[in-house]
Amino acid sequence: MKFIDITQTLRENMNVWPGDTAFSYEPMLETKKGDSVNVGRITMSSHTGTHIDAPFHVNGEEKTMDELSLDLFTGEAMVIELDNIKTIDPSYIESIPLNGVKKVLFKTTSRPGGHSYEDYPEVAPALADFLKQAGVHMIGVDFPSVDPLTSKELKAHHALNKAGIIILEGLDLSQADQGRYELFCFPLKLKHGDGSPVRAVLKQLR
Ligand SMILES: N[C@@H](CC(=O)c1ccccc1NC=O)C(=O)O
Ligand SMILES: [Zn+2]
Ligand SMILES: [Zn+2]
Repeated sequence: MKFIDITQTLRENMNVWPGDTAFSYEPMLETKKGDSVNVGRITMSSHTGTHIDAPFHVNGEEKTMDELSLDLFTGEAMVIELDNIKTIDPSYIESIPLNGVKKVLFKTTSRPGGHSYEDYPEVAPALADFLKQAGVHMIGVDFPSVDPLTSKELKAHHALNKAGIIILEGLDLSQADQGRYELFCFPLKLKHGDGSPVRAVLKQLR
């Protein structure tokens, strides 16, 4: 079975949203210090690295991480490659037959680790209705957020939520070519969670 790992490695000093909690994994117990086990402590934001946003992230009335259907997190997915794009809008994908695929992942760079927080593409809010019409229920991106860094309105987040499309951010699609795959990206079962890191992998369809 061939898997392609499309998850960023969680590590010290990794980039996080400006002002958000830094990632750390610290040893609390260590066999090299005479403890009987190695046990670590993880400190991180719910939006670090490769993660899913619960609708609750931008709307306090909507579903939290633990309330989302597991069906969202696995199934056929299409990777669509759009190089050097500034704004992902429907015009770029109108000509691509989605054939009922429910998850669409946008690859906008071949750089391992994806885009920086300073410079990444935008998602046009109009993409939400287009994807909904096509029967898509998840959008994945290889950049930190579907809205620009300084956006307060978060138009794309709200439009996607309204269209019933779940958001997967911070993918590393450097190892995945355009095409169809089976996706697995299960989040933690986090009570009241606004988001969660996931281990996202693609399985080659044969
Ligand atoms: N929209 C970003 C995260 C985000 O907006 C954020 C993350 C941590 C601290 C503050 C944030 N936004 C503040 O406006 C995301 O969905 O991952
Ligand atoms: Zn997020
Ligand atoms: Zn987001």
